[in-house]
Amino acid sequence: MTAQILDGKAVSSTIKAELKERVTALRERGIVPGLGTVLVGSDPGSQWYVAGKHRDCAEVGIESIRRDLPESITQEELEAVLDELNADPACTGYIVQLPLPAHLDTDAILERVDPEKDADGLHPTNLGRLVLNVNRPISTPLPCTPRGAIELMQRHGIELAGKHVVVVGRGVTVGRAIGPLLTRREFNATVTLTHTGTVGLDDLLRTADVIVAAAGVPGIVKASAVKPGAIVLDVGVSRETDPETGKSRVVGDVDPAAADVASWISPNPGGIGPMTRVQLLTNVVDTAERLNP
Ligand SMILES: Nc1nc(=O)c2c([nH]1)NC[C@@H]1CN(c3ccc(C(=O)N[C@@H](CCC(=O)O)C(=O)O)cc3)C=[N+]21
Repeated sequence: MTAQILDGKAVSSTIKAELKERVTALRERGIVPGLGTVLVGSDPGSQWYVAGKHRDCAEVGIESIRRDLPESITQEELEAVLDELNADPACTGYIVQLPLPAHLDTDAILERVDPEKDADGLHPTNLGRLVLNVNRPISTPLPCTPRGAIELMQRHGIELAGKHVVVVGRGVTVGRAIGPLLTRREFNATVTLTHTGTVGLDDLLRTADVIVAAAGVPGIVKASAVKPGAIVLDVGVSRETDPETGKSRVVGDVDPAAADVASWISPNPGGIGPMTRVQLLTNVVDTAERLNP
């Protein structure tokens, strides 16, 4: 079997076109969504991601606000920047690019974000609401990678109800947040959360209808642990140097040979990354619409 491709690039283009229409409609009513980014330090990877977010905004008509700050910034100075964005009506949502330098308290920073402006969906209040609201529609920003990953499957006609999803990885941005989403009645999946400390990981993976590989460990999902016909989402983002070209490249968590066993697989790059980015825009537009019914 050769798996069909869950094409995140193509789906994200479609969604961007939909968002552009929604933004146009908002602008016609005098409402201008604006996404802020807060970047601390000069990590080339982070700079690249942030630049991508601003390109995405331009594409759909969202204004962008950029705060690039020195590595040496103090907790108090950074909190003051967040307070400014919280108060700025032109900024309808923003993100603090992670990871932050070690001398800063990431949890305290994420809590400082106005939950209404939390475009990443990572504020404790919004993560808490996600856990609490099982039956009511969610009216808060959702964590971008989990929501984007689900959208990628839905847009390919994949039905999640009744499926057993095995998640690999317990990070806040993906592993811990995707379970509460997938187990909502609207998706009705069953979720097992595993991580690098799980004993018997391969046996658990073989029971999965859907594998969400988000441990950040290259190759943690082996082809031999994928049930024939399973759906495989490769969420891992690790970097390695290509021995031939000497260039840095992204490697995922899934053994490439899994494509011979799975029914659907998300390429990496070109799968979850673009879906994460477009979900950020979706959160901004959703919030703008919700606050201006
Ligand atoms: N506050 C915050 N929010 C985030 O959402 C966040 C973050 N911090 N810190 C870092 C991670 C990583 N992340 C990615 C987003 C898009 C791609 C992406 O679009 N990648 C492309 C290209 C990859 C490449 O070639 O380098 C792809 O998968 O096709 C990747 C990774 C968001 N993150």
